[in-house]
Amino acid sequence: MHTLVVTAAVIFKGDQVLIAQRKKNADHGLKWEFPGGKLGYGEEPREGLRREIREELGMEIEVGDIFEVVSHLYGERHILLLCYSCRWLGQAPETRDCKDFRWLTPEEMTGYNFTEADLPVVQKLQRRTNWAR
Ligand SMILES: Nc1nc2c([nH]c(=O)n2[C@H]2C[C@H](O)[C@@H](COP(=O)(O)OP(=O)(O)OP(=O)(O)O)O2)c(=O)[nH]1
Repeated sequence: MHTLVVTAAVIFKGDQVLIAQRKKNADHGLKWEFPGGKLGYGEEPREGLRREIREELGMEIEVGDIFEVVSHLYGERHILLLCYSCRWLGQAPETRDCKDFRWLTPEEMTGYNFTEADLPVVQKLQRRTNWAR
């Protein structure tokens, strides 16, 4: 038994955030997520996240502070999801290692089928939007 550490990017562009759809044959195929991936052994988390975003979407981002940390069990598989607030640097994403992507407001995320571990992150984004009104 061990814990898998996964980094994910909450990339803000105005009032929208980027979400990505997992490939059909991946774990949790076709679900939506915050783009990112598994942290390599000994890897610095922000550097790992920049690497994953390059691999998955072919773009550079600036990784800021932690937005949320989620501990989730998928059956016996434990993941620790480190979600960072990230700055979009103006490059268009490409579907390099994902099926699709969308820029959505937090409210629009309600209609998307996210991986379970991401639900607290979506809820936090939605609460934040409500406070801003
Ligand atoms: N990237 C990412 N993975 C997530 C999120 N939520 C969530 O449960 N996961 C899970 C799905 C996967 O089981 C695991 C991350 O694996 P991955 O397949 O994205 O990572 P990777 O690109 O390094 O994978 P690999 O194909 O190189 O093995 O964490 C999320 O918001 N983003």
